[in-house]
Amino acid sequence: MSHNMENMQQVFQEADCLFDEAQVDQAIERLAQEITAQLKDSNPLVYCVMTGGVVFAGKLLPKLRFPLEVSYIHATRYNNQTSGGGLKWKVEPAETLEGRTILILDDILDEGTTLHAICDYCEGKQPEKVYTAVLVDKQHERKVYPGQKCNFTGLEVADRYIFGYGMDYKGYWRNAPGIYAVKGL
Ligand SMILES: O=P(O)(O)OC[C@H]1O[C@H](OP(=O)(O)OP(=O)(O)O)[C@H](O)[C@@H]1O
Ligand code: HPA
Repeated sequence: MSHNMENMQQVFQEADCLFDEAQVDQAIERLAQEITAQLKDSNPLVYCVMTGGVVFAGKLLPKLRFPLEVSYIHATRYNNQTSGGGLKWKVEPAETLEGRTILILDDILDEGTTLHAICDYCEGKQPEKVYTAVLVDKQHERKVYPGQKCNFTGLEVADRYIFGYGMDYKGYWRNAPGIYAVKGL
């Protein structure tokens, strides 16, 4: 096994499990109910923010039992590092947003720059309304603006570097079956 693979095995073994698979799935079930109650008659256009949003979107979408359209956008600011830089668009929305109800799905609201910039972009295209849903909201005082929240939030996590359920540590462990905090971070 390469040194990097051994290191990644060790990261997983030493990590603290903050929420196990059953707890995360229960949070996603609750989110599905909240989103359904709010959006079921709005014909929403649902965007998965790649790459981190992919597991959350994959688990959530089959629980939304009403007509909707799905697409993806790709905006990144961490680039597999543990601290964020400026937001870079890799794939902008391909659809017409005007008059539509938009729901953005992402894995984590951390400093909030990513979702703030995505919402700003969408708002500029005259949608009916833009909603955001995240699996986790990291608790700290460094949000883009005080009190920044998503419309739908699955779980609140401590101010540590986390991975699993789509979130990566240096590009790895998006596949981890729970939400884990890296030892010492
Ligand atoms: O609230 P923020 O501080 O802006 O951080 C949250 C964003 O950071 C991660 O994306 P990243 O840029 O790492 O790309 P990824 O989805 O490919 O991991 C994550 O998926 C969110 O989109
Ligand atoms: O804690 C985090 N983990 C993984 N990806 C992230 N993107 C922003 N914060 C995080």
